[in-house]
Amino acid sequence: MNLKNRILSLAAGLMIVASIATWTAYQQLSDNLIERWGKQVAEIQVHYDSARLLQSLEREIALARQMARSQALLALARTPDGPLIKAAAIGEMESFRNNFRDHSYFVAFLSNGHYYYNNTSNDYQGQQFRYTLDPNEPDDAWFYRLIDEGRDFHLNVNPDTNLGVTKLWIDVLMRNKENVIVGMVGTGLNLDDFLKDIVDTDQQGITTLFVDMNGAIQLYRDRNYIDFATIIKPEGQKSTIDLLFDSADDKRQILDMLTSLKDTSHTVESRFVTVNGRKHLAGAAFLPAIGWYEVTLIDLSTLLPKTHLWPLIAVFSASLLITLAAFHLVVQFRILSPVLRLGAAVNQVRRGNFDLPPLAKPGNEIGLLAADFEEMTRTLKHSRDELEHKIAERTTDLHSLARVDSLTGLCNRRSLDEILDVEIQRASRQNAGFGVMWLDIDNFKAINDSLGHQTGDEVLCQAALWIQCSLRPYDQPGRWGGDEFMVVLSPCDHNVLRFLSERLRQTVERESANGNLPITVSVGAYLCQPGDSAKTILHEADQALYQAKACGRNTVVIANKDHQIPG
Ligand SMILES: Nc1nc2c(ncn2[C@@H]2O[C@H](COP(=O)(O)OP(=O)(O)OP(=O)(O)O)[C@@H](O)[C@H]2O)c(=O)[nH]1
Repeated sequence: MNLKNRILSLAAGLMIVASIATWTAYQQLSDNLIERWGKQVAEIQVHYDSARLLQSLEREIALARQMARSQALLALARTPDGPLIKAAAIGEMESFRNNFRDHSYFVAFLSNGHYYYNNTSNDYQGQQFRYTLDPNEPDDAWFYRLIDEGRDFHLNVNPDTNLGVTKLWIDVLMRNKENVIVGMVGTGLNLDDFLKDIVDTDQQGITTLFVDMNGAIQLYRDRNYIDFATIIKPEGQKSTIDLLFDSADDKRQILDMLTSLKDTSHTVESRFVTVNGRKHLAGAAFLPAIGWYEVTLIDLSTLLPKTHLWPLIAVFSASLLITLAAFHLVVQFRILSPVLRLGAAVNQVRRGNFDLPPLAKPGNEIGLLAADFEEMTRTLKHSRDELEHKIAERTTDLHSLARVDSLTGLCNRRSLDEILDVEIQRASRQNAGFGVMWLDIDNFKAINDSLGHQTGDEVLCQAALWIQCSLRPYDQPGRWGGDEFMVVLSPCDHNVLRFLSERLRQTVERESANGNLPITVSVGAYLCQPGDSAKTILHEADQALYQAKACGRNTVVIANKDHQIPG
């Protein structure tokens, strides 16, 4: 994996880790906030629902209590058979009926079981005495149970099979002056209207219910769960609030919470529970005025659905991608691209090419490195150029030294070989001949022997100077070895060859005669033809020189392949 991919993978990994950590923290924070918010909502909702119920019932309860204290009714309890008393009592009942919200009432007397009732539409005018309660009749058991319990006030959701209605009954005991229970009065509220008003509201995600002291459900939007006629049901057959919850833990928690509310001064308590597989917050309050609990179930996922978080997740994801893209651009332009170009420049320098393209220099350590590298390359290039220049100079010097005779300063034998090759090729190319002179100092050995080697060297140097003086500027003389010299004449023809050979011989003879050591030279010359090889040329010139020596020295012989012409 290259550096770019590694950096990006590392960055992406770090961002993902950071994102997961942030997301986890966010989830916990939001759960915490939702929980606190939910508890406050539950508290407010509990207060609100309780207030609504009590507001609906308070006036009816007060009226029922007032009715229970009615002297006319107490008189009828004392004297059930007095027609006037009865008429006065029924008049009183009807008066209360007009004041009750439901325009209905009931009055039941303990002594004779007489049950009076009239409804909203006044169906029982003149027939308010409806029937006689029977202690052995299950449908009438509620009356005798309430009397037994001695609870002055009781709310009861109960169908009345005799009357054919299901109502929320407000039951208040009648007591005489001696505080002895003589009967019961009350009114009913139409259960459907009541459920619709109080618990079956359209608030999405909020469920309101009321349960009695034992947890039996009294008001709930689903009538199937309502525990009708709770008062007469044995424990275990009641439809209690714990039926709404899935887990045993939740059932126990809720019942504990209700108990705690009644026993302590807490006005509202809340717990998290699961209803139909969904997490709910259950808030509850005890209503001492009616002896019921108000319970509110808040479905948090409906009130605050997770889909509300999608924009947040989208913003979070977009931020993550934008950050990654920005990071990629920064890494690309500020680090990777300059590093790659620097790497290419290093390779180029390694291959010996110092002419670098301009390097990217971001304002960071890589930029400084690139600038230093450029500076280093410039210094290297300068050093290399200087070195190459010196090497070229030395090579030229060596080349010259290798081709110069150190004693006389003329070309040496190696150089003469090269000159001869160049001229042979040129002659073939241009189909033109050139001249070669081979000359040898006569009796040189005797000079060495008689005057010493040093003098011999001086004679050689002097002879070299005289040879150069007698030639044209572009002729090329050289020392072949010992006391032998060669001259390459180009351009040249027969006359030029003869003329220059003779002039050279005469110059040496004349000039040396002016000194104190006269010398002469023998010259063998050859006019080279196109196509002649070096071997042929040297052979011909050597033969001519040999003849010049043979002819008595201080002589010029021009060789001819066919005939030699002595000078
Ligand atoms: N001083 C000196 N002598 C050299 C040098 N090279 C060769 N010699 C001598 O030159 C002499 C050449 O003699 P030869 O060419 O053989 O004979 P010569 O005496 O010139 O006689 P001919 O050529 O027949 O006229 C030898 O004695 C060599 O030792 C040199 O560099 N310096």
